[in-house]
Amino acid sequence: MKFLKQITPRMIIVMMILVQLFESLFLVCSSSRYVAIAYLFILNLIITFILLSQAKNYTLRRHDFIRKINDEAENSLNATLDNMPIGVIRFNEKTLEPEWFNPYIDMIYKGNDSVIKREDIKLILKKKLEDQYVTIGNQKYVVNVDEEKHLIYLIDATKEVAFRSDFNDSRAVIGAIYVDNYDDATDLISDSGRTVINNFIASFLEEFSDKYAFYLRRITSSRYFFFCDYRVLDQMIKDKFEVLKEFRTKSTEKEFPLTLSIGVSYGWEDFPNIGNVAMNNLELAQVRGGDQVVLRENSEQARPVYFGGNSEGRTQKSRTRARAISTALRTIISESEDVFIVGHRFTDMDALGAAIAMKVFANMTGKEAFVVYDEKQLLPDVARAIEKMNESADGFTHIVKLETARRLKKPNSLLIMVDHSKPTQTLDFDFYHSFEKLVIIDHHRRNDDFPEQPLLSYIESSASSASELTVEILQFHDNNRRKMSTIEASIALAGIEMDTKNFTKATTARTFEAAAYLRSRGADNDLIKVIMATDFEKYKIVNEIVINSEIVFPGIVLGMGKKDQKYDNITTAKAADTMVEMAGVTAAFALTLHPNGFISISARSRNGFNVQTLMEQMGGGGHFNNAATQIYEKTLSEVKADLIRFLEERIENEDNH
Ligand SMILES: Nc1ncnc2c1ncn2[C@@H]1O[C@H](COP(=O)(O)O[C@H]2[C@@H](O)[C@H](n3cnc4c(N)ncnc43)O[C@@H]2COP(=O)(O)O)[C@@H](O)[C@H]1O
Ligand SMILES: [Mn+2]
Repeated sequence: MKFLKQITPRMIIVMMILVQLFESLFLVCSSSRYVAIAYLFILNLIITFILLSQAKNYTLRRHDFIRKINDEAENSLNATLDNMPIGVIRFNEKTLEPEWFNPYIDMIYKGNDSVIKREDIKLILKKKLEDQYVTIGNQKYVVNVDEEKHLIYLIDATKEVAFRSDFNDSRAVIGAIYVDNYDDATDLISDSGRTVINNFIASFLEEFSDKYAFYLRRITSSRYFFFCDYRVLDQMIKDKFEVLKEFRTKSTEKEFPLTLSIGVSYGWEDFPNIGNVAMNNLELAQVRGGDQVVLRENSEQARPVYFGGNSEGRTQKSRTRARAISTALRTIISESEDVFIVGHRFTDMDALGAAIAMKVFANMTGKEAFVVYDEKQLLPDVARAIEKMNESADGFTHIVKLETARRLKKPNSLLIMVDHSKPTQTLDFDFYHSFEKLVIIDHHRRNDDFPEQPLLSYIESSASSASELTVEILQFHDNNRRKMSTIEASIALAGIEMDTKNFTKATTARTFEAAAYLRSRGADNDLIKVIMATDFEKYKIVNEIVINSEIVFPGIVLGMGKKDQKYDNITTAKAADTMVEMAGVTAAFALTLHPNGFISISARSRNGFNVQTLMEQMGGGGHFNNAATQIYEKTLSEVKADLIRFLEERIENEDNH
């Protein structure tokens, strides 16, 4: 019946016309009607059979056709999957075992002496989660995952990554270098001595520029600029700016008290701004105590990165600067209606002493000034000092509560922040924010949490205390208009004593000069003792923390408060102070729960162990040997675990260096 399959629709039409003609002729010519009908019936049967078999053939041919098309499509899809430069893997949803992959995956993993494994799938999915490229051999792949069908697509992005990295490496870098203490080191020496120092600096920095191949330009003997691209900067970062240590070591060998402060910025195109950010970074490096690098990209969101700062600040404040600050501050105060002075949250004796010295300074300029405190944040010694002030014969002592200060403040009032520079640490943020005119006087290393446009900021991290700084600028302004009273001088001296632990730490000749000035103004040691006296019960609590301490690493002690007991700042601070005094202790940490719900850490150290950067890592700050932090929404034991982890990292880094 093969021929039937070959009958086409056109042939059927022709055949039907012929059959029609034949049947008509047959009917006309036939002699017997019955015989004709019988013949016609048989003929129609044959035709029906032909048509039926044709219809069946048609259906069969259509299926064949579809099947053929499908086969062809599948073949070409498989060929595409096999040949396209995209790896495809189907994996088991539960076990992550690979179920199928295309030949390109074989190519990707070739040389890895096996086909893809469950571990590879895990790694790929992890990289996808971290939004990273997967590196296999020398190639980098972008990962796409079809979660529903459990398919992974690996797309080769090696060229793109290389291009992007070249592009990033070509960013412009501007660096500003300053030699700390240059003026002091060269002030009173002979010309030949100065030439020796200048030669040392110039040849050291030339070697530095030769090593990394960047362009170095000398501006003055203590100020240099450098230019390079990010590739060079990246190498310095990888070397952790070891230039700081080399310079410090070599200058110490030669008995010069010199260190380097470096500000660096980088970015695309906007060179004036890159330069400005580099200069701001340099200033930040200097006010943080020098001997460090501050690096920040020229972009709004970028955060500064610090390197160095591993020696206790050796920059010395200069008398010339103190005098200039005193003059500038006088001008700012005389242009203001009146002055409000605030310390940090939980204002301590140093902050109060500095605030009182600034009150006297403003009065000497002929302006009314108010020291602001918050009743809810009163430490016992500060409360005693305020009480003593109020008992004194001066009448309205201008030490006012926050609510009163809010009421008294006028649009042209000036705010002076003492003993802190962080808006987040200020006595009351809304009060701080309500001022348009701002001055900052502080002895803490500043970081990027800093007011936007203070009229004046006097930050000297080499000063022992904020009280010392303010008393020094007060001396340059001393006049007959207003004299410091005994109680005012005593509180300022108590501030210096507290921060220097009775002149046993962080003191310089200038600290004693400030103390001598306060003595000459009647500062009374007996009064100071009464103000600073430790409460008997508090003393016992401090000792409880000390007793509950352990050595977590050699020379590192950690004292814990009880988990359901609340401790004020001073108790925690005193526990850390006590522990660091013990033999063999390099660093001491006291951890307690504060009445405001956060966990406090007070950190103290000796012998070149920087607790400031450690506390900064944990959201706080302070000084090289005296720092702290406050951590919300964590328990005492969680914070302890975090601290131990950071300490471990620190020790590991030191070991590797
Ligand atoms: N979040 C923070 N950011 C930046 N810097 C911070 C932060 N929190 C604290 N700091 C600074 O860290 C150091 C150490 O602070 P501390 O709380 O451990 O110790 C201060 C006071 O609590 C403590 N103190 C106050 N009164 C007494 C007293 N009568 N006896 C003993 N100790 C006392 O002394 C520290 C005051 O230091 P100062 O502010 O530098 O004057 C500190 O610098 C914080 O500002
Ligand atoms: Mn202080």
